[in-house]
Amino acid sequence: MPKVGIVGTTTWGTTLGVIIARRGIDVSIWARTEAEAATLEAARENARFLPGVRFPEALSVSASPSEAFESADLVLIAVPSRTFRANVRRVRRALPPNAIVVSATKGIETGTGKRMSEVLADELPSGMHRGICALSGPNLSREIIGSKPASTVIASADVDAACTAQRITNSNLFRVYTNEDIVGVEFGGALKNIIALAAGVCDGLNYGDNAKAAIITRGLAEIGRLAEAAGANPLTLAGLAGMGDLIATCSSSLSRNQYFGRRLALGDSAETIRASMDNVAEGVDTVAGAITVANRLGIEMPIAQTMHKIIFESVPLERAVQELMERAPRPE
Ligand SMILES: NC(=O)c1ccc[n+]([C@@H]2O[C@H](COP(=O)([O-])OP(=O)(O)OC[C@H]3O[C@@H](n4cnc5c(N)ncnc54)[C@H](O)[C@@H]3O)[C@@H](O)[C@H]2O)c1
Ligand SMILES: O=P(O)(O)OC[C@H](O)CO
Repeated sequence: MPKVGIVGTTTWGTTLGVIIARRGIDVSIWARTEAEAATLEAARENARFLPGVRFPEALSVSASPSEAFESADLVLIAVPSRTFRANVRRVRRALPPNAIVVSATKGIETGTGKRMSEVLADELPSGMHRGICALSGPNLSREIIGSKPASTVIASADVDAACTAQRITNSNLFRVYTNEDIVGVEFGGALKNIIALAAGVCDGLNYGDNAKAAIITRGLAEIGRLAEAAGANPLTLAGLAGMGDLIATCSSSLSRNQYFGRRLALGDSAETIRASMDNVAEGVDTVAGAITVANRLGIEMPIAQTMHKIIFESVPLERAVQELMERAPRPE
């Protein structure tokens, strides 16, 4: 039987841990403090993020990285992108050298513009793991933890690592596909969050379904443009980690990114919304990194640039939308 370690007592980290442990596979989640590990173990649930969801017997929580990752075959990292690198640094010495390390985080690092697998490659030299993968797809955790069927993608240039990770995580409720195009899969998952912010703004302003469809479709165009320029296969963006996740996130009321966008449209400032949310809205942290990459590659990302103006440049929302619509007409 394989053993799985998880970094992140987050909604997604806990969800992945619970669904894998429900199949009788040993899962150990690493918590950042002894107090948190003790609380989670005593309650046998993550009352902060998934109240009422009982931990299966095969799931344990430990604040000791060496205990949590001892003999792990697979380590899933599901933390906000802004703390991804710091988390890897805290646990890396405890990772078994034959473990496959999978980023389940969707984001681009601010400052460097790096995808999470690039951060992993920076922090984990090749002798420290058996392969690096990324997991991404239309995966709203509330549905998955409620045993509703879902699909995802595990991507890696290392096909053997992706197939092993697929075998461990796949089930009749969580169908896992593999893909060799980790660049496309990671950009799809990270950039859709920015488009979901814009979809939320669109809903909050009551712009209607035509505008929303335009946001999703032109959003996919700019995601594809950037990903392709960075070396992705454009077909990846038509798959689960591209179009699939874009549809789920832009249309579901469960999406935190879309919620953040709706609040912006209602007049709340980004700081106020962030302070009021216990959950992460990754699009907010990803927009600067996306623009860094877009500038480096000479790619236009009008929707991402509009969201950057609204969130970070204090441009009034209506003016930013107006500027988006008044750009020079062009062929599709
Ligand atoms: N929640 C989902 O439905 C879902 C689905 C797929 C992917 N993701 C991705 O997973 C990543 C994490 O999102 P989430 O929704 O699980 O987070 P979340 O909103 O549930 O939790 C974020 C909070 O978790 C806490 N936390 C616990 N352990 C942590 C650790 N080791 N490092 C840092 N913070 C820790 C922090 O307080 C942090 O603010 C994001 O990149 C997100 O895009 C989430
Ligand atoms: O709630 P969101 O907006 O972070 O989206 C969650 C998942 O990424 C959807 O696939």
